[in-house]
Amino acid sequence: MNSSTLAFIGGGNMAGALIGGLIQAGSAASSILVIEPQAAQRESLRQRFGVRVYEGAVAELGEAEAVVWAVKPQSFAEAAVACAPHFGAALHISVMAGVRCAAIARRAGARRIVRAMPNTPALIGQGIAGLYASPQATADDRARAERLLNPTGQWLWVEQEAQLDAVTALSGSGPAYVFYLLEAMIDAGTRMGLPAESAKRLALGTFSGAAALAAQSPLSPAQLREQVTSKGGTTAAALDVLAEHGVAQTFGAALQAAANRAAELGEQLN
Ligand SMILES: NC(=O)C1=CN([C@@H]2O[C@H](COP(=O)(O)OP(=O)(O)OC[C@H]3O[C@@H](n4cnc5c(N)ncnc54)[C@H](O)[C@@H]3O)[C@@H](O)[C@H]2O)C=CC1
Ligand SMILES: O=C(O)[C@@H]1CCC=N1
Repeated sequence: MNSSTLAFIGGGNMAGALIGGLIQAGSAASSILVIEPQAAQRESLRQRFGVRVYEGAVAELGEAEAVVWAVKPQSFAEAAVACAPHFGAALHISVMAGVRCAAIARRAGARRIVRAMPNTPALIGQGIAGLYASPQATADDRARAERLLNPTGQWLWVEQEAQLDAVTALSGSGPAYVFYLLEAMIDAGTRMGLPAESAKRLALGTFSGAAALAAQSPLSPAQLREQVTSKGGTTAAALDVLAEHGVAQTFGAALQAAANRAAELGEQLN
């Protein structure tokens, strides 16, 4: 038995990002196995990383020292029924939105559980993830989860499981809000007469530059915004329109809707 085997249940986007990171960081492809029903996904993982791929639950799952749940929350119940009989005393790490430790314990027979909420910049090693450990998880389990997430970017721990719903709403879904704003700014720039490629470069450069400035500056985002905003100038004209339309409140409501949905997904599976 290979005691360091890592088993992924689900071999989609998130699993691909995590596996790619592990391989780059020096994990042996032969120590990683993936259960993935879609043939094209299996073939892609096998070709890209050389990992062991299986269409459905197999006895080899019993080798796994850690199991990573990377199916959609809606597929978890079915996958757990198939895989649970094969698991040994593994650490279970889940990236599924909403699915609670209690449900993972009950349906997968897991005891030591770490939940992680990554985001898609993990695909290029620039993600940020929130992590939560169940009380039964050991310091070694936490370290193992950190090693899994390390190659995908940054991570931080939260103390309460419910806080993961806020992490999901903020940074898990967050890249979609950034892309939404990028789309809107590129469209507006193009409509005002810029070539689409130039509008895209300007918008992307603005996002990455502003994010880097906010990360490095001792000033708060509000102070940095004020630095851009000359009295009676162009920025003030734009921010007035955003305030008039309640954009900050709309963002608040949008994130709350995402957190509510995470809670709902969790309740459906308890
Ligand atoms: N996409 C994102 O931005 C993020 C996703 N997540 C979470 O990660 C999880 C996976 O998301 P993605 O990778 O984006 O989805 P995905 O759809 O790319 O991957 C899920 C994979 O699970 C496979 N699958 C379905 N039923 C299965 C079963 N019974 N056994 C084994 N595999 C099965 C599917 O064929 C698919 O390849 C979700 O629970 C999601 O909440 C977390 C953070 C960010
Ligand atoms: O939209 C979703 O449900 C997943 C979780 C966070 C990002 N994507």
